[in-house]
Amino acid sequence: MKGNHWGYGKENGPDVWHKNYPVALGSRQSPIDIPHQVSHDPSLGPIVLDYDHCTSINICNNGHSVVVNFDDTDDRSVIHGGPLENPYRLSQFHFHWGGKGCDGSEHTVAGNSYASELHLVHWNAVKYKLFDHAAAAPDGLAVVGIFLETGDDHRWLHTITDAMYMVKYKGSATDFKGFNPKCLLPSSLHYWTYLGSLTTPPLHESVTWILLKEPIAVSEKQLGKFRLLQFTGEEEDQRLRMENNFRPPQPLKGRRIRSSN
Ligand SMILES: NS(=O)(=O)c1ccc(NCc2ccco2)c([N+](=O)[O-])c1
Ligand SMILES: [Zn+2]
Repeated sequence: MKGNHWGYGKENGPDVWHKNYPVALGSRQSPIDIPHQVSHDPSLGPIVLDYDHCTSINICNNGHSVVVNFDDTDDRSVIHGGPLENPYRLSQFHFHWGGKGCDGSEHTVAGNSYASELHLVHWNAVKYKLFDHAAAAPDGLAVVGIFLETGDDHRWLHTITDAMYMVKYKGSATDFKGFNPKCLLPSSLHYWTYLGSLTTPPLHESVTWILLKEPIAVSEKQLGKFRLLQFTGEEEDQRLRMENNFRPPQPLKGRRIRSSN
């Protein structure tokens, strides 16, 4: 693998990430498959998402996904409760998806994949001064994962898919203010939770995963707009369509997965 240019291709994909990121073979890697039987933990309270004052800043193409960034200089949008000891601050959200007609979620449920997976990334600003410090700490991040399945149009996803033509190429960004990701949540906040990692390099084992059981529906047409994005920059000769940007499930290695009610 040339330099650090990890990706999702044959030469630089998930199977060879361990060469530059040995933690890829670690004991708490993500994503994982969620089996049928998961222990229900009555002590697990509800997850609370306080996004009312959240401030999105921009939407960008970082060459791996499409990302909406938030102003996380104070506690204006946090999640707390559930398995979390502290409130965690919303930093960004992004997606993983498949190719035409094939699924692209990262986590799977009893071996089944969904069309796509949304990650709402939060960091423990109580214990850590900077996101990058939190991203390298075992209790540094909390990522809420939401499954997307194909069905009806999602009324609020349009604002995101409509902005995608502005961020087609790697390294592009555009203003994206006033978006509250609360509109992307399913009706139920029932979840599975386990200790894992970032699902892309540097694969830090710093994530408390909170996966919502109920998927949201998006249309094939909306998903198709994700695939108009490119992994490559405008100036590059290669035009690589951004799709199948997901890591497959990793070994559970004895970890416990808990289920809220
Ligand atoms: N698919 S994910 O939610 O696990 C994920 C993966 C990587 C990163 N970032 C890569 C990184 C972190 C520190 C230095 O570089 C993020 N994130 O930053 O939200 C999220
Ligand atoms: Zn992700």
